[in-house]
Amino acid sequence: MSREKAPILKVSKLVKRFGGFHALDGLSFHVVPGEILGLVGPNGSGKTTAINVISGLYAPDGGEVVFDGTSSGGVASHRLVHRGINRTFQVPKPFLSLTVRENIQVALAYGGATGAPSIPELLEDFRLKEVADRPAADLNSAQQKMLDLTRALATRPRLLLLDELAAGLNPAELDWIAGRIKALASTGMAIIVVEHLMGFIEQITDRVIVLNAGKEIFEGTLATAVREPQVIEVFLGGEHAH
Ligand SMILES: Nc1ncnc2c1ncn2[C@@H]1O[C@H](COP(=O)(O)OP(=O)(O)OP(=O)(O)O)[C@@H](O)[C@H]1O
Repeated sequence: MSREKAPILKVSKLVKRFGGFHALDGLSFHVVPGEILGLVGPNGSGKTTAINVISGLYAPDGGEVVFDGTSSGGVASHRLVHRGINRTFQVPKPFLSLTVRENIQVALAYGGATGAPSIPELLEDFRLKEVADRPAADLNSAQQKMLDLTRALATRPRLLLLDELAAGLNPAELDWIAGRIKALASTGMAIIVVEHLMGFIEQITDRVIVLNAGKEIFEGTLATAVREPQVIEVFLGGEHAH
């Protein structure tokens, strides 16, 4: 059903170079409101770079990013946050000396979004109530990831980019966070998930894009992807055969 909606994000022929190396080499895809799209691919295939360009951390060297009908490639992260794009980081960087509550307060103030979730709601929904008044430095890595997510959600994004949020979570935590992510998508939020855990990707995504060397090599469901010879070759040939 979500596939019938107009895309909120369209990425066309995106190029990102580091020196002479093409981390993204003509990547195109779209995501619609309420959809959870997985970006998968072997190490170094360009997943995080895609997130970094879409979230404004890097300017693209070619191609186009269109968010909500407006070109957004090369627009700075803080401006994109106010337009409705936010993200989490593989390695979260909260204000370590501030409490969890204060970290969320900063994000709420920064976002200034009407209709943003409240601090008690965020603390409750992401299991941070018990540690609300502890400095972020005291949190374990799963809690730091949850704080990073609440920080992004406090700005009320319409497009949320999750970069390896699930890494390091135990199976029970994975099930729980999968439910939370699906609940966010059911509110109409578009979500792009970069993740190596295929079971988790299968559980939450509507569709995946498989990347290799900065290009899309497959688009469709994960169940179909794992039967594609080219996808199998990239994962098994590239990562495990040597
Ligand atoms: N800031 C940078 N400077 C130079 N090279 C970079 C930079 N960021 C990424 N790269 C290179 O671009 C390629 C793509 O990296 P990227 O982090 O996007 O891959 P990835 O698919 O997210 O990998 P992983 O699954 O290991 O996180 C890699 O070869 C990486 O070394």
